[in-house]
Amino acid sequence: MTPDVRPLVAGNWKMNGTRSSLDEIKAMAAGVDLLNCNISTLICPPVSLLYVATALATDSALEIGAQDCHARASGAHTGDISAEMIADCFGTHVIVGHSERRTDHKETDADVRAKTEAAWRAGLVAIVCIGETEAERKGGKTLDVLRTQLVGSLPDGATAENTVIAYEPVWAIGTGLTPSTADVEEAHAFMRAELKSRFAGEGAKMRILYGGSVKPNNAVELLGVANVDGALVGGASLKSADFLAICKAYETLQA
Ligand SMILES: O=C[C@H](O)COP(=O)(O)O
Repeated sequence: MTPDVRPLVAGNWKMNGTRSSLDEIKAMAAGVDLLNCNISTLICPPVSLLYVATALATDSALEIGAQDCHARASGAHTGDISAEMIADCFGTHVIVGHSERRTDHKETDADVRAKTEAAWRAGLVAIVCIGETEAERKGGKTLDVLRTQLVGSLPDGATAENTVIAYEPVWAIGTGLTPSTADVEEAHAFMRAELKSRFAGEGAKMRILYGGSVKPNNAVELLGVANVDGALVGGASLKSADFLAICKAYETLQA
């Protein structure tokens, strides 16, 4: 199958959203079909809304995914959800290794690698998150951290079809701070080179998203950087108007 390598604007609702938020999903599903640009779009609501969200988005180009999965397909793992369960709810993607999971649940690169394999096993696209902390950036360790996380979190067999990378500087998440475009460009060029060296042609095509305080007012600037193939959006993905405004950055960038 030909991989979808169009820019991807993905929303991560984190632990936000109740049944009343389903109106936002409906508005997003309608809105993405009116975009005048060639992108893919995805919303990852909390798992409580997953099944209804996929039903609401059925006739739309908007895809629906989840924010985490367990490495195993089933079993005695109270409170967890498997990649197979996400696929059973018609989810298409799963975020793995988000920095909030790495911090809150002490997830390691090995855990993220196992979850990525679980996503593939269930036929999902894995969105593998990596990124440096503020201390690591200040210590000049950003590229080393990115290399280590890429090596540790990505199993052999990653392709442009089954994997998306999301670069999220931890200090930029939810803070309103963003790296300079030069810093984003450097990080993405570095990740591209690493991916090409390990996965050859697949690494050249694999999408690398930027995440961390992407908003309607900075989307054109950030998404226009070389090797930035989309965004992973947190806070600004909760409201359809903001999410669609970020998607519309591509109407400008692709014009
Ligand atoms: O997964 C999304 C990111 O953590 C970014 O969140 P944010 O857009 O609220 O900074």
